[in-house]
Amino acid sequence: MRTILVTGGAGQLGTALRALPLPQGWSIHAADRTTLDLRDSDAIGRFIARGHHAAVINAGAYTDVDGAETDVVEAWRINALAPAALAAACAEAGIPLVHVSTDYVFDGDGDRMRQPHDPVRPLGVYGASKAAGEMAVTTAGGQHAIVRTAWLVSAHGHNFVRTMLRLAAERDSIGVVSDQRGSPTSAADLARALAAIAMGLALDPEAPAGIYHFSNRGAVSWADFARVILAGSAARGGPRARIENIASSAYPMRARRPARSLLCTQAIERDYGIVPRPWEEALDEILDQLMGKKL
Ligand SMILES: NC(=O)C1=CN([C@@H]2O[C@H](COP(=O)(O)OP(=O)(O)OC[C@H]3O[C@@H](n4cnc5c(N)ncnc54)[C@H](OP(=O)(O)O)[C@@H]3O)[C@@H](O)[C@H]2O)C=CC1
Ligand SMILES: Cc1cn([C@H]2C[C@H](O)[C@@H](COP(=O)(O)OP(=O)(O)O[C@H]3O[C@@H](C)C(=O)[C@@H](O)[C@H]3O)O2)c(=O)[nH]c1=O
Repeated sequence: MRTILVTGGAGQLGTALRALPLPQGWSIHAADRTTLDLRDSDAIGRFIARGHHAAVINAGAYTDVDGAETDVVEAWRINALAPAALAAACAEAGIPLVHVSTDYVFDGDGDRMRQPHDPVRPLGVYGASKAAGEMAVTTAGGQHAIVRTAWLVSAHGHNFVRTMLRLAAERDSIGVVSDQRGSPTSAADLARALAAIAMGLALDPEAPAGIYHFSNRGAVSWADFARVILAGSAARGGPRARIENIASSAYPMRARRPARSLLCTQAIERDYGIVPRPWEEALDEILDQLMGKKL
């Protein structure tokens, strides 16, 4: 049996990875913070040295974008130092590391889709710590893929779909920012892509590697995304609420966010044949899981 170690196994993406059907002969070994604390570099080294895993997917991260602005050391330990330790340990063990990163490494200025090798320019501590993690993985010298994604959503964990459904059950109207656009992305779709890359790298040392982008297809503002979520909710007999457009400046946020988070996915399509589906389709599936099929 070939095993893929998944760090951050209790998180949103970790949950999606644990739920994946894998080809025969493959399994996931999910480690949460009680099994593997990503703040402990020595423990990471030991865990990987004795684990005999075929590959590692790093789904662990500090993801509180506003919290990172004041919790800088913690964000840096988990998002930058832990990937460095993971990459060093994987290089030493001779196994590939698939590391997950974010659209927030970019500033989101202009309408241009970001290519994997575009220069990064994070606007906040979360994005900066994730950019440092990418750099550490790149320079460790082992076989690796860095997969940047955006706006992750699913039926589990902390995400915008679940937040909007909760707020709609409590209020008649919700103010949502309309001046940030991006591509909502299913954690399940991302999980499938990450597993395919991890297995590809584990089976073939010459398999394509480097930086990739994966998000579902299409772009939308948070406000319009909220409208589609709540239309889907209403159609399934769930909570409904009015969405009011607001400017980012009117919503209390410590960290600045990119105005346009558009990731070009051509490289992952070309190298791995992974073609993202439209975000609307992925959202329908999530709403079905959360509240059943449309009435
Ligand atoms: N969520 C999003 O919208 C996006 C996420 N990403 C990236 O995708 C990846 C997965 O994100 P997602 O699953 O949504 O995030 P979550 O916050 O749901 O999951 C992150 C996991 O990391 C774990 N973790 C945090 N600190 C430690 C630690 N010291 N030791 C061990 N585990 C720890 C958390 O554990 P615990 O729950 O115990 O704190 C949690 O289970 C991350 O790399 C993130 O940067 C990229 C773009 C968008
Ligand atoms: C709950 C709420 C949020 N918002 C805004 C705040 C923010 O700009 C946007 C989305 O809210 P979130 O809290 O989900 O945003 P945020 O934490 O910035 O989401 C990000 O998470 C990290 C981990 C990433 O890597 C990113 O790709 C992105 O998904 O909606 C409203 O305008 N009204 C609301 O009622």
